[in-house]
Amino acid sequence: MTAVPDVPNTATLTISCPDRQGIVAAVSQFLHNHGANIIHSDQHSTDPEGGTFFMRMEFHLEGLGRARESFERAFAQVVAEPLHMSWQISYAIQPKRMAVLVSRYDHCFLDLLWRKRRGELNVEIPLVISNHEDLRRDAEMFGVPFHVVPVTPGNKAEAEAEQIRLMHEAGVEFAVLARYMQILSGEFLRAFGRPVVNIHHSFLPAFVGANPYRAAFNRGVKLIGATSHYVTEELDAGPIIAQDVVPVTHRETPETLMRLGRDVERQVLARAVKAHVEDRVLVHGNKTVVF
Ligand SMILES: Nc1nc2c(c(=O)[nH]1)N[C@@H](CN(C=O)c1ccc(C(=O)N[C@@H](CCC(=O)O)C(=O)O)cc1)CN2
Repeated sequence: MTAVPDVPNTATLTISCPDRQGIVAAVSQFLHNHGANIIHSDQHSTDPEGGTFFMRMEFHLEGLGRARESFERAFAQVVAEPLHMSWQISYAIQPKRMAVLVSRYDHCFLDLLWRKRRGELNVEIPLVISNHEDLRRDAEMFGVPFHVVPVTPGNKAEAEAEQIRLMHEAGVEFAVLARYMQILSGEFLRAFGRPVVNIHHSFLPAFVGANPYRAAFNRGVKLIGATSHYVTEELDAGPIIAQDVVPVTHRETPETLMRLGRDVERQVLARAVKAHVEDRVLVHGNKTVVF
């Protein structure tokens, strides 16, 4: 019988709180007092004169795996509560459970599956949910269960309830919309209650909506781009995680723009998902701090 793998002795602590003097000292002292070794630290203040302070610390602590609850309880009492912190600790070896929602486009979807297989993304993918059958064989090639939940204007509430049931049943910790072409309702986002990461095929805030490449072509742009953001009820308006652009010329058509866009969409989504999975993204209002 294989030994139960020890819960890791490395962890990532992320914090946001009202900025004041002594936060780094208080956290570092607490970790030192508990025998931890800080192996990476990043911090940012939105305004030293009373803004919000963000910090991300990776640390190693022998035996942490068996002492998680007491360690977190002590941190809450000694540091977090006195400093009015919002905080979380993630444990390295626990891959985050990620659902992928797709429609008919395969490029971002296959890219995520390939990066997971290559070990570039520390995730488990317990299921893929689609509103079309098109990508079933692709999912099955990677051994990922594929669920089709058809969505129509008349069944959106029932379809979303089924999507949430499937994801909650699979213990999903966050979802990725890999060119999923349905607008998620506010009820869905509230009921799912976990982060949703989207890839929008334009350099937001330009060209929101379903057909940005046609709009870009009509505008005669010289750059196209992609934006990965957290999904909010307002379409394509959530906190931006990653973006990039590609130069284009007058010789492009909407179809060649889409072809050029596929590469930048894949790269931007992978960058955003990796940052989310590694707890490097902290949300502040409708913006992000990405360490
Ligand atoms: N609540 C949100 N839902 C979604 C977001 C978001 O930001 N907030 N992003 C979209 C992705 N997207 C652009 O990137 C997008 C997808 C679909 C549409 C749209 O108009 N869809 C129609 C149906 C289209 C179809 O059936 O093919 C609709 O839902 O009525 C606009 C933008 C994903 N969801």
